[in-house]
Amino acid sequence: MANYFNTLSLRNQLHQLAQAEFMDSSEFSDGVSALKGKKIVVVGCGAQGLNQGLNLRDSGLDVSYALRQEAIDQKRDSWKNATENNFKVGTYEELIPTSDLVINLTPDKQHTAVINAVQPLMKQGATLSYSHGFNIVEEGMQIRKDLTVIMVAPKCPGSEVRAEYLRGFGVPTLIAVHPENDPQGKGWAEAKAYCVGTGGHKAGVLKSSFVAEVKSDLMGEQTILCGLLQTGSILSFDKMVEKGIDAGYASKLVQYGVEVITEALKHGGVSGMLDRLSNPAKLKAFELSEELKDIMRPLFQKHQDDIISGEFSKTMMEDWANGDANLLKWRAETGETAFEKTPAGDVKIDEQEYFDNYLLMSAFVRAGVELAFETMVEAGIKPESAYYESLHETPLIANTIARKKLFEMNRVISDTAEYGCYLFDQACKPLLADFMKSVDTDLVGEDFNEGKKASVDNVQLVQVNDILRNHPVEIVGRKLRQAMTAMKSIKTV
Ligand SMILES: NC(=O)C1=CN([C@@H]2O[C@H](COP(=O)(O)OP(=O)(O)OC[C@H]3O[C@@H](n4cnc5c(N)ncnc54)[C@H](OP(=O)(O)O)[C@@H]3O)[C@@H](O)[C@H]2O)C=CC1
Ligand SMILES: CC(=O)[C@](C)(O)C(=O)O
Ligand SMILES: [Mg+2]
Ligand SMILES: [Mg+2]
Repeated sequence: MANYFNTLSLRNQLHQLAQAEFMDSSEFSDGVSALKGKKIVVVGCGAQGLNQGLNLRDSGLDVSYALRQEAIDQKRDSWKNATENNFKVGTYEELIPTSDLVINLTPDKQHTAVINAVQPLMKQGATLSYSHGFNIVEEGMQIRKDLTVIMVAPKCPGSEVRAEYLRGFGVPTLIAVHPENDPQGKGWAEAKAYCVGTGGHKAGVLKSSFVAEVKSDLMGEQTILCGLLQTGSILSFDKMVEKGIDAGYASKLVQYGVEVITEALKHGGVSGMLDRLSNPAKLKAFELSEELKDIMRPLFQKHQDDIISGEFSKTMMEDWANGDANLLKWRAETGETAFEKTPAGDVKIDEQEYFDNYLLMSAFVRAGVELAFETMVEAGIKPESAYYESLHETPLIANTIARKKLFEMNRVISDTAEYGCYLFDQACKPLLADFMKSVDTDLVGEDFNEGKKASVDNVQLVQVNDILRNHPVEIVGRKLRQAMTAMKSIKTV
């Protein structure tokens, strides 16, 4: 199999990368009707599988789970997830032949084997769906020509697909129809109905392509979403301990701080997040994030370049072939960091204190969101898509860190995202070594405002506010958030 993207002409590559049309809510007026009464079979019952299935069933659709025989025989977690939630569970042979829509929610590294097993059992004219296009785009999987191939890709972890749905909202979603597989022209109607079923239409849906989804999804997860949140958390914790801040306090500040800080980002963008700081602190966060952007820009560009060229997927697939040796090694190393091993202390930290005592994280987040956005847009990804992938999803990942630190984030995200997260983290830490030498406890661990004469240059403040508010991620963000009227606040501390 050849990398599909690399077989396309440059013109077609650019065309497919640029697919991301915001869909008006009127596009979803038919609700789930295109799938009503159809047999939906989800293959795999993990992070996305279970949570999407719960939403689809609550939306009135007929969902059951096809698991591999061993998982049923050994009553593995996937079997427990499905049966404890009263779903019908069966083998591929039992469920696939009568299914109208087969949703493949197994890990990306298993897709080729799973498709090879499932495809011969699928009935003529049925539909196959993915939530990430890696298998189609990077591995070049060819699907039988009578089958329709669609994608419904929620821009967040599976646990948050469920949590946002239960809050009455949803998560922004990219939908796509593979141009090589739409023989009956029903792909878009089914993708839209599926997306209504998961609640995605309440947050914003982009009519996209497999190519655009893959090349942006990989970038977001490797850099700002998972990679930089991991690097920033570890460096912040280590710095506080080095400077004598109580380890329990440091652990709590880092574990929950990222959630509190990025909750402001979700509602008000980068400027809304920095507005939570005093004016002197905001100017400091601006200055630090400018510096961080200069230091990290080449690394963000390298990740995007390697994703576009196929170099990233090639090296990750080598690790798959090698029994996930690197993934497992890096996972174990992350588990051994002092931050992971130090429980959050039993200390009260007020909501505002998270901003004032953790200025460094606001600087990391601004730098990472803007860099990821800028780099994706330079590579031909549409701003709407880059916004969901960098800014909107960051708080949804932060929610997982608040639950159980980096372990929980890396458990919930896909193996593909986890691999890319470690890759970035390893390269980023040494890059930031000099920068971190200059960081003291006023930036992380103690209140930045304390003991400082609060003098602000008015002209500079106006300029900084202008720069922040006129960044393209803010411009597109203000527009997209207007369509998020149902967005809920979450209780953070
Ligand atoms: N994690 C996330 O939040 C996100 C994931 N995605 C995408 O969703 C898809 C699913 O990822 P994710 O939910 O993380 O996956 P998980 O690792 O959480 O779930 C895997 C499921 O697949 C089953 N499985 C594993 N190997 C096989 C196999 N060889 N044959 C059949 N079933 C298998 C597992 O069950 P068992 O081993 O018991 O058989 C388990 O139920 C991926 O394409 C991913 O990129 C997209 C957005 C976010
Ligand atoms: C959670 C999500 O959207 C990711 C990061 O793309 C993934 O888990 O692959
Ligand atoms: Mg994603
Ligand atoms: Mg992903």
